[in-house]
Amino acid sequence: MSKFTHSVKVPTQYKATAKILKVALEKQKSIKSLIFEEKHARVRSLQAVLKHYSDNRGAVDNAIEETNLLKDNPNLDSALAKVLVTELIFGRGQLNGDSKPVQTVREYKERLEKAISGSNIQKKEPNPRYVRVNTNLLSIAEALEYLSSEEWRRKELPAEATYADFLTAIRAMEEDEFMTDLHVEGVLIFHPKWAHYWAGHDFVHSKKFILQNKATSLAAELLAPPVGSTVLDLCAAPGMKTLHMCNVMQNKGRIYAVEQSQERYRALCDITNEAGCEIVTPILGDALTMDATRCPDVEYILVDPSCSGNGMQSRISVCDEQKDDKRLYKLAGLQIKILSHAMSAFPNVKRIAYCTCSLWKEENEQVVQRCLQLNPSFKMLSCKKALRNKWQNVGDKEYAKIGKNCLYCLPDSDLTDGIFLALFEKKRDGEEE
Ligand SMILES: C[S@@+](CC[C@H](N)C(=O)[O-])C[C@H]1O[C@@H](n2cnc3c(N)ncnc32)[C@H](O)[C@@H]1O
Repeated sequence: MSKFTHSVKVPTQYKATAKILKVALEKQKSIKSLIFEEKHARVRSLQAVLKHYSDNRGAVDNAIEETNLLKDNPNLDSALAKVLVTELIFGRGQLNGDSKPVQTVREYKERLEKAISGSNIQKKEPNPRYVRVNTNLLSIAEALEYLSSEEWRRKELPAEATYADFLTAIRAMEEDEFMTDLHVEGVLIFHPKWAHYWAGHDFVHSKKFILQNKATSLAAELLAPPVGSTVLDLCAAPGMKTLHMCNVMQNKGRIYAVEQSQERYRALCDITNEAGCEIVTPILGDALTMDATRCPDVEYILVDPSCSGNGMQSRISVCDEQKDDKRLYKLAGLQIKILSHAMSAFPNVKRIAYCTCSLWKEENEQVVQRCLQLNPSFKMLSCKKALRNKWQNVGDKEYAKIGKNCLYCLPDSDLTDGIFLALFEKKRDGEEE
């Protein structure tokens, strides 16, 4: 009998994840597109490890360096080490199998933990899981009743609670508790631990519950189209905000939902249909070609155009994002065109909401400034006031008369995705400011 023993193989899951991480780090490629190309069946867990790494990159790299893990084990692949350390410390807390790399990293567990707790690089705490009730299919009372029957405990705040009290309460939420949002009706807040639980829940599959971040729910909340009104959503797919506006309008009135990408238009039709929207007219076309003949009697408009998206917390990034001035200039040009079109092509319009999931001023305050110059018949409304002053982050005050009226959601302070919002109202005849 041969004395040669085959070494235990590294689980394909870890190998596939390390392969993606290696290419992303070496070629500075987007993890999302690399995952998309990956044939491996367990994409979700692969994504989870990469997201943990992206959130805790500094701490993982520092711990590997400080414990000499790679120096003492020169055969250990660097990307695989990052994946295994991430999974062991920030992910499931354990590793599968007994391959040599797994055994090695396991042996370093205590030293890695010590290095991480001793360093001043903070572990990034994930934001809560937001779940919005789709009132087309389920009332808020029914949703609360369901949660209580499943033994979720509702954490309530006194009516006089401030926004700071509210954020403190979210941070201190127990795992079996949930809260209702301070600003947006129907938004439920759960401990981040339950992110995957809700992603796989029946109510989410049947569209009774919608996985929508609180930040993006503020657009429909602030535009506040009344029941029975006529609304135009100029950049609509996949339709999260279209659906939310439909809920705000109690499924009464009309929403023209415009999308120019064929594939995304199909998603918009499917989602609004499955979610029970009876008032949505999806339109495949370019926002810039829409007018009052195609979409008559429009009173409220949402402009949520393509943007750099650097506020989205679901993004997985393993390199520091560089500001790409050329790309921002191009995006801002299109954003100005669409917002300005909304302001000029619909004679009955009363109010417009503009939002991006970008934190760059080029796509935000500067777009607003240019559109107000081009369309002096509009004035801004204060988003903070619309939220009963229970808000902190507004725009840059350097933009006189603009910054203070805009709203930012910032991931670290508002515990949401990063977004920007501005609200406009058509001035009455002869009105100055
Ligand atoms: C940020 S996404 C909108 C997200 C959507 N409002 C939601 O909440 O689900 C921007 C969308 O605008 C579409 N878009 C970009 N330019 C457009 C144009 N000129 N006309 C119509 N749709 C456009 C993009 O294809 C993309 O689907």
